[in-house]
Amino acid sequence: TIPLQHGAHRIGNRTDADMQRWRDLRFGQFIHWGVYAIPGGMWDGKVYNGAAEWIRSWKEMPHEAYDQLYKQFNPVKYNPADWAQQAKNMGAKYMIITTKHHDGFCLWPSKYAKYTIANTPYKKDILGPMVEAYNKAGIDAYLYFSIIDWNHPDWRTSIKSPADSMAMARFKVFVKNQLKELLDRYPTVKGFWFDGTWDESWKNDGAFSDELEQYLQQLHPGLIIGSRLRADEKGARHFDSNSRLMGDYEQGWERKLPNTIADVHGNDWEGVMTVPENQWGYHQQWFGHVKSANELIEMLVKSASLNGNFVLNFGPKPDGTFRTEEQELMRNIGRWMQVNGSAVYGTGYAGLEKPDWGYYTRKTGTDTVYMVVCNVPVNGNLRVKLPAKQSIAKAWALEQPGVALQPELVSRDEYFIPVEQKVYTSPLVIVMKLEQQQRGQGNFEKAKT
Ligand SMILES: C[C@@H]1N[C@@H](c2nc3ccccc3[nH]2)[C@H](O)[C@@H]1O
Repeated sequence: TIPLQHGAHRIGNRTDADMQRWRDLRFGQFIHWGVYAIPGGMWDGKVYNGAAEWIRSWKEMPHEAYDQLYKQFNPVKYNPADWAQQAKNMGAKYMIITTKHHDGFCLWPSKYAKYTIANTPYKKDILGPMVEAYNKAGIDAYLYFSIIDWNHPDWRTSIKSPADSMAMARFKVFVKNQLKELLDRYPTVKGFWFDGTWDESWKNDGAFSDELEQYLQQLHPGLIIGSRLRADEKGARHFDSNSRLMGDYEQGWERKLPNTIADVHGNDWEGVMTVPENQWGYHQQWFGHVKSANELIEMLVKSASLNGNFVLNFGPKPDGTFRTEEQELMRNIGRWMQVNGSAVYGTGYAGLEKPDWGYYTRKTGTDTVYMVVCNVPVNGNLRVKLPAKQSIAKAWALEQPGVALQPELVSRDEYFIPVEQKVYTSPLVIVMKLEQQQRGQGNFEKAKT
């Protein structure tokens, strides 16, 4: 291995209670909200085809025009208790809020910047009431923080001169000050979700990202910080130059998910997902494919089945309300989670071969395995292949705990569980209790040939 000063400091996953809590939560709500909600992906009658929160970088959007918009930010309908209730109904157990996106606008009255909510018509702190309302609803709060800050005069994408070095040195002090300020103001937050760390100025300063992570952990022990913050001293990100994960979980799964357990290399990980193809902030005209509740439920279950968390993104409107499509999604996902959430919360990889009909999740540390059926087989039977010497002690549909299903042993360690042929409007969940096989054969008699 290459000797590194600023590579991974830990081999393997965190085993403390804070991290186990994060794992058990499994389902989060991302919120991207800020000045970019005002144009909402449109300007001067034209539609921006990029991600709405990036509209300031669009050649059709003069920087001067964008940089005046904060003077109109006045979300008169903002009601964080209502947001928290909707998120709770959806079944989200944690929330990640953009404190400051790449444009540098701060949703809290930072004393280190002018480009903040304090200088808008709204004036009041957005974050405090949000963290409080979500925590009150039993939802943990995490803070998204962009290192890129297009508004700050000292931000540099690359260092090309001594003047750039001095500017960046000032910027790094500003970053440390703002992060400490956020921890002081919102002490119940459980972690940071860093973004905007791909530019050279940051990539080439692995020492600082390492020092910053340690500074934050020392300020607030137990914080959960993903792999997107750090670079090592050779510019490697997420995984150091010895291929070891830096940070507490792999944070590269943005709008994509792993497909097999091999893809996650034994690491904790989290996938973050947009409802449309690629919109995080509010866009007035969603175009392309908009994911359905069942698609998103499947992504959530797929993530848990591969030992990962799934965070679904919402982009509130400038008036402080969620668009109707997003409210509808929260209701529809929530209806399924109310009944089937136990197949997600506190679960992980089941250690079984991936079936065609859907996903297995295992209640962590137990013999309870959930079968989440997304593709009902035409032959009416769910094939269950178990590792050698394991058998199904009992099985039942989650919604009918009293009705024992009769798995048929079709070959060694392989069963058919019959599934009712009907119209399914959402994934079906079956619960299995596994056990080590008694001497001889499985619990269920081999079908008489
Ligand atoms: C979580 C997501 N990360 C930001 C982002 N900016 C990018 C620029 C290039 C490639 C990927 C990006 N993701 C998006 O604006 C959103 O905040």
